[in-house]
Amino acid sequence: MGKIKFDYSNAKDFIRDHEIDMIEKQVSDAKEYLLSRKGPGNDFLGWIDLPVDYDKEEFVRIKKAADKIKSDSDVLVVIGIGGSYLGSRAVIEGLSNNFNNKLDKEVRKAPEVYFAGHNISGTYVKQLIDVIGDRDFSVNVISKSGTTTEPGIAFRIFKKLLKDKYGKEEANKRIYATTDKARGALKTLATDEGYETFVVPDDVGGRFTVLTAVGLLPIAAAGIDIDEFVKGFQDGREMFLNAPFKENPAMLYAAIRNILMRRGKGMEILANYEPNLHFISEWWKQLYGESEGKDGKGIFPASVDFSTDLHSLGQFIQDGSSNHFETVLNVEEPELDIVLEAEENDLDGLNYLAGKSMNFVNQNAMKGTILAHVDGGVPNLRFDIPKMDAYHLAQLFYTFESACGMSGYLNCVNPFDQPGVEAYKKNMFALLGKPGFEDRREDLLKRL
Ligand SMILES: O=P(O)(O)OC[C@H]1O[C@H](O)[C@H](O)[C@@H](O)[C@@H]1O
Repeated sequence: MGKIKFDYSNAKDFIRDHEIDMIEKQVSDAKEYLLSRKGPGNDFLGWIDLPVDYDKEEFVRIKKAADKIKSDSDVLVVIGIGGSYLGSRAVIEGLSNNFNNKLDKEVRKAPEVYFAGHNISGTYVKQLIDVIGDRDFSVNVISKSGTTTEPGIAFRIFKKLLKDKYGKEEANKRIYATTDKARGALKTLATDEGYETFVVPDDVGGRFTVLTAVGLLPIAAAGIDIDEFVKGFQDGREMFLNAPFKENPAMLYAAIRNILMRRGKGMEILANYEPNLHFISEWWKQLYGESEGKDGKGIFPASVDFSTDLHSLGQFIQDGSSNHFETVLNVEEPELDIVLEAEENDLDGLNYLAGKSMNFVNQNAMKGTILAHVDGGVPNLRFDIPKMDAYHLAQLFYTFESACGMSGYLNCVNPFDQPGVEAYKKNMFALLGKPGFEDRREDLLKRL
């Protein structure tokens, strides 16, 4: 099995050697802060050892629950938002057929998986209810705090749907709750109703939970091998802990992106060339956005899907204001391929590609784009991922998580809190008339 690699050769022209030499010590210190648990946010470092220190008994229960869902449900509705949503969606969409929910159940060997509770759209929920129709379904409701509004609203609706369809007793057997082990409204409800529950560990923040039941239950229910996923996390951790700086993808990535930021590159654009990586970028955006964007500092994490967005944002990346760098996710061996054929009259002029495969064309689109962007003043970083499978994806996830922890410390912020997220929530509660927010409501109404 291969290892993911980090390549910054296309950023070298933008960086001096002594910058790398000098930041090496800072990155090593940041790593030491994480491992010695002496930095800010040190009560949220459970993710570091999670790959070897996970709850083995719960892991078995997750597999059993996934098997039950596979056997008794045509559809699984996964309810959650932020860190209670993006990891599982990234893995499921990253490793499944692009048209997964359209396949025959026999081919997919797993239920259709839909996500809810990550928006407040009545249209979305109504349409999802229609898609489920009269088919059998189960719900995995996920919330670390157990009090988040979006999943709370969605859960009310799907819980009622289950109850109306199956009656209370059977409905309760089709609800799987993943939440805090002791606190929160969801935990209380789960205990009262007897739902099967899974735990979000106290010391793992939402955006670092993909290897807990938060990610693992939906991922396993979607038919993905979670043993391989754990193995990839373990090997990602080994690399982070033991590889020397120059061969350590997490340390190098943290180093280079911070050198670039200090040079005024305040935005990082994560680019992929495979459509089913889209949600990996969404997961990465929460990880870096919530971890680093605070105290008036941070790199803004943006993402693009290429070659699609080369025909929209490509112009700006190449030629617009130059405050960004690009990080490419390069899948070395995509799962499938298709060879192009010659046509008798070559009206579209594409016969020169006959005998070449789409992956070959895509690879060259990537190589050409990287060089064009470098020429346009955009430093390019690249992660080479040998294959898109649970093992390699997990390595990438751990690398991003550990780099994120170090990167936050390099920039002297606490990477493990997210105080800024509360502001919109307070305003929303006030405007909705939630008890306790009366004064704020009055102030806001005057401004509307
Ligand atoms: O799992 P929950 O407690 O429902 O939280 C879901 C998400 O909501 C928040 O507002 C936080 O900013 C995120 O970090 C979190 O992942």
